[in-house]
Amino acid sequence: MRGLGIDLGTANTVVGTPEEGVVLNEPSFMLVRTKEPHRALAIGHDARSLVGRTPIGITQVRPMHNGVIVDLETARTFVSAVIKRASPHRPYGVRPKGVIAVPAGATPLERRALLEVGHEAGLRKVGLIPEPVAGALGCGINPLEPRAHLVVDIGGGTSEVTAICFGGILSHRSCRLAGDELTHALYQYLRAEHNIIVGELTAERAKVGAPDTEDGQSLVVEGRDAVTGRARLVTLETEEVVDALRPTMSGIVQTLTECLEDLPAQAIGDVMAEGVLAIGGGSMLRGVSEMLEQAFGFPVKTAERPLTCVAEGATACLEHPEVVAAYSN
Ligand SMILES: Nc1ncnc2c1ncn2[C@@H]1O[C@H](COP(=O)(O)OP(=O)(O)OP(=O)(O)O)[C@@H](O)[C@H]1O
Repeated sequence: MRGLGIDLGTANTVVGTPEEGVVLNEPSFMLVRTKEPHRALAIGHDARSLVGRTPIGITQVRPMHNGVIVDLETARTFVSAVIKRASPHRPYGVRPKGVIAVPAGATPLERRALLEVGHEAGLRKVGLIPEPVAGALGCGINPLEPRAHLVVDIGGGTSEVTAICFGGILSHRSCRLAGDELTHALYQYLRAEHNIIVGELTAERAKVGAPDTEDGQSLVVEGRDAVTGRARLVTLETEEVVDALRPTMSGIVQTLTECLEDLPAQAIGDVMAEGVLAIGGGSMLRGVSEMLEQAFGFPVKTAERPLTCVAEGATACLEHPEVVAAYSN
């Protein structure tokens, strides 16, 4: 095995190998015993399915917050389990190399924490690559060419916009409003407008389900009546979900457009010709690309695989160390 390309996201962790492509795509959740916090009982889908119904004595943890590590021990336990699952058959126990994607706005301390965790979790040699650069590479863009590219990433915990060119970052903005906040907005809408309290997974399912549901069709969500406490079903029109998410989405877009102030005038022609690349799960919401187009004044192209292109790009970096070297400063 030549190594692992890793996207450790707030919401999802995706791992790829040059030989097999994406080999792991799971929610960034872990279950541990409260008394034994550094041994993973379950990770990914298994751990996430227990959101809102975790038994006593078991704790559910999210190892990443806003795209970065906050607790080294928890992150190490999670990343070790991820590496073990992604590369179960290592010849002679050889430790794989790794390239890990990191938010473009991560501080030197946050980058160091990620490098340390990568090493301690079992990677032989660790390189870091900014997420928008990896996302662009995963979408077939050469981040070393002397042309500017603008990448918008709407993830689970953070939204970022980054202009890249010739191995360097031209401008960058980020905010801590993204998919999780959109899910929360829908939860609050359901409580305020329909008097129903739903679980986090239900609210997220309704949010993610809306883009796949045609206009005029409806979604059914189950929850608890806020007044009587009894179980209740509510039928939601797709447009209603989109409208409920619009104020939060506008806030995200507003912050991201501030990046344009720092974009050199010379780069505008490149972005106009190529369009803005939209990646991350939030870019799949209905109406987002139109909103971005209106705010940015550039055409917007959503990635073909918005949820996995960062890991695909990080994996490609294993074969293109010159990209990691160029963007390491
Ligand atoms: N089809 C979809 N429509 C809308 N939102 C979606 C869809 N699929 C996933 N999402 C949302 O996208 C978010 C996760 O996106 P992604 O995996 O890109 O984030 P991440 O990389 O884990 O987070 P971050 O970049 O903040 O660290 C979640 O909030 C999820 O609800």
